[in-house]
Amino acid sequence: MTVPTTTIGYPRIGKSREVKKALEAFWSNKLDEETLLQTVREVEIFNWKTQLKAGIDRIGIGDGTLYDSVLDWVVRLGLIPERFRHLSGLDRYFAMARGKEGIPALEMTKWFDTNYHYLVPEIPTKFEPADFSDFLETAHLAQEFLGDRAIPIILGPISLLRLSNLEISPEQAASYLLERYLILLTQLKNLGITEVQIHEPVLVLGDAANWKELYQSIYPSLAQVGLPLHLVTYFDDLRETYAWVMQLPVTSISLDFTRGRNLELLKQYGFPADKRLGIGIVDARNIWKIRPETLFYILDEIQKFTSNISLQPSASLQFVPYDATKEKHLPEALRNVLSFAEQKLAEVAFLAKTVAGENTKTEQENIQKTWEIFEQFSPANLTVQEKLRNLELSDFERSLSYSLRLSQQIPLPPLPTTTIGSFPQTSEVRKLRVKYKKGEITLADYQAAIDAEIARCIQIQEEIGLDVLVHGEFERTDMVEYFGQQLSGFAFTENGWVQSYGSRYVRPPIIYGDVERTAPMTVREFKIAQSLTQKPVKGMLTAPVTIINWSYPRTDISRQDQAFQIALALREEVADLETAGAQIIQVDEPALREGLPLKTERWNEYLSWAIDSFRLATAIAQPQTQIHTHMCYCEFGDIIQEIERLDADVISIENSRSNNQTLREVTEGGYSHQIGNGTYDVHSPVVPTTEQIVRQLKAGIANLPLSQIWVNPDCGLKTRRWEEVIPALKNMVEATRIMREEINDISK
Ligand SMILES: Nc1nc2c(c(=O)[nH]1)N[C@@H](CNc1ccc(C(=O)N[C@@H](CCC(=O)N[C@@H](CCC(=O)N[C@@H](CCC(=O)O)C(=O)O)C(=O)O)C(=O)O)cc1)CN2
Ligand code: MET
Ligand SMILES: [Zn+2]
Repeated sequence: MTVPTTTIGYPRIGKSREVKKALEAFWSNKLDEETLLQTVREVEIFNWKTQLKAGIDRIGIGDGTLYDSVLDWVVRLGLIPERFRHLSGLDRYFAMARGKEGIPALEMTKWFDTNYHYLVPEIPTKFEPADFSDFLETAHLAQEFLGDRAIPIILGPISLLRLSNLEISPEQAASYLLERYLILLTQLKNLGITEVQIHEPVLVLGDAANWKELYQSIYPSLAQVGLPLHLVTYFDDLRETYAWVMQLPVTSISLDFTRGRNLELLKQYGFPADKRLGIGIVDARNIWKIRPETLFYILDEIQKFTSNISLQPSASLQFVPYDATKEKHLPEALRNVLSFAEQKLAEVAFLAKTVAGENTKTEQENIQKTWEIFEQFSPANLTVQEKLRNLELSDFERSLSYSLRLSQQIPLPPLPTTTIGSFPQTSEVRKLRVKYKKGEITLADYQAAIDAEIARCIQIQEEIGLDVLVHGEFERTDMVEYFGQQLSGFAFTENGWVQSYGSRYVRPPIIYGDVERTAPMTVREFKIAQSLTQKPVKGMLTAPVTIINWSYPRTDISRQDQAFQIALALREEVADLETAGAQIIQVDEPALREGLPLKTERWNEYLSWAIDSFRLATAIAQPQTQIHTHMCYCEFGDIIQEIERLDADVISIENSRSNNQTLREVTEGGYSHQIGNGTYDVHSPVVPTTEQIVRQLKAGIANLPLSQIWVNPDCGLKTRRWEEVIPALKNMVEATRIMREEINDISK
């Protein structure tokens, strides 16, 4: 007996970030289009070879991308919104991704509960002709390298619809789409492709049952092409939809057995005899080596219901970096229990061999041994655990309620202006860090250079006329990695890059032990900045849930415990910042919304500890200290009460891309604290005009009492260039001046 193996997506950024480098060079006119496309192709071929070498039988292909694979499907399917119609080729592609003078980009939002962002399709009333030629070319090439192992990955029609903003009815859109998917499947079949993966992750969402009829009408039509369809789901279980999804006319169905309760559903409803079950068994969302005993138990249970199986990662491996063995500076005991994409391929192959009855005893013992060595390397921190046990309710409660502490906080003009924290991370700053890491400059040299950046940043903000200043975050590689680097219990990689959006990547730190603050983390830079200005400078921290969501967490203790440990560390930092003179401290929690479970029934449990962890981190602040928080990409109409329970004095939010949707939700939810709804989109290189910002401010003033409104961009400015930032902020301050005058005139 043999057990086949499958992959359902692979990292597409290149082992040495080739795609990012090529993209950035292309955007700054240092690379031509042909070389850019060639780079993406080379990365893709390299990935195929790696998977082939690892012995994967059905290799998912076609998920390589220049920017985002959802955008790729939008373009292939001809779903081009009116405002991009006059453009073509890459010019149009990148305009849709990043905007262009006068033409806003597609909205960008989180891909399910991950830190990956996709571009939200807008289904227009008029479609352009579909063009699958790039995809077919890729599939054809993949056949050359992989033969029948090449399995094209297609974003399913209903997932595409469910994740879109629609100008027409879903039914009408579905019938247009169906026509196009039929063409695609026929063309693939004509190429000699033997099977396709259709990814339908929306089947795990709480509202998936609403789409039942559409699935039941579309899939029989797709099946008629006669190309075997492999329906792929991930990130959670099928719950309400399990029974009817099993009846869809597909030849294979993949389920995630690392999250949710698919095993229980399988036991309850069984598995159809005419289909293959793709078992998502190796966790594609975390970086820990497998624990074979627990997985063999699950695999044994599953095999009681079907023997027609394939083993695979639980989702695309795009959520983990390429290769853990490259991380030479990590302690060996830790490195040996890490598993990135390449290691996960080997794990899938190992599990398949074992299930097929081959003797893998030695391999199993070796894995066991690496875990035992790791456990000795990272013993529990009893002091931290003791502190967690002794928490009291009052630790979560500020000493005065919002309405009572308000008057004690720093007085500011109406519509106070500020930024979200980071200022441009220029290549000079990054090069400086490389030099320091290589030992070419001393710590003192490095800090002096950072301080010079802070000084320049303070001066620029004063010249622009902002009310509340920031130090600029130049010392931080990333808002999560930076804290990881300073807390015990965290490890960080040198080359563990994962795509966050487009050309922007992150190196999520690894939480491997109990977390403790060993020294102040941000006080030095705060003090430098505040010493240079009479205006208030915000202390700037990252909150617990965001640190956890943008790291690879432990799996041996709960996320709540990890969040509380981080909260305790931040709490000490808040106290130290206050002592150092901070009157305003911002504790960013941008990932709170993203971490919300995909099933609504688990929201309360999550929100309860998530919000408590923020309170634990911040409640130590004196009443006169103004606590800010920031969230980006938040559709939080449905959790506005919980946002209020954070008890932050001021929150800044993303707003500009979602058409004031968030603002409406906040207003309708009766939010009573202060709020800065982003006045412009920082993810686009386009500089907003004063008029545009005035319009945005008017929308705010129409919806909320003046005393509640702050003025700020919708996120940090680190990805922008100074040439973009300075005029944009000048326009923002000018727009505020205009509004203040108008308000003055009215009140006279
Ligand atoms: N973790 C995280 N998730 C997030 C966000 C975030 O800020 N952090 N923001 C939202 C949007 N996502 C984002 C994700 C990444 C970046 C981003 O700017 N990433 C940088 C990398 C930041 C970094 O780690 N920089 C390092 C390493 C930089 C580097 O590439 N150095 C060069 C050498 C220096 C040079 O010559 O330029 C090299 O190693 O080759 C540093 O500053 O030290 C990038 O892709 O360019 C922005 C937003 C949501 N999710
Ligand atoms: C992704 S949220 C970013 C918040 C952070 N303070 C910054 O300005 O970059
Ligand atoms: Zn943000």
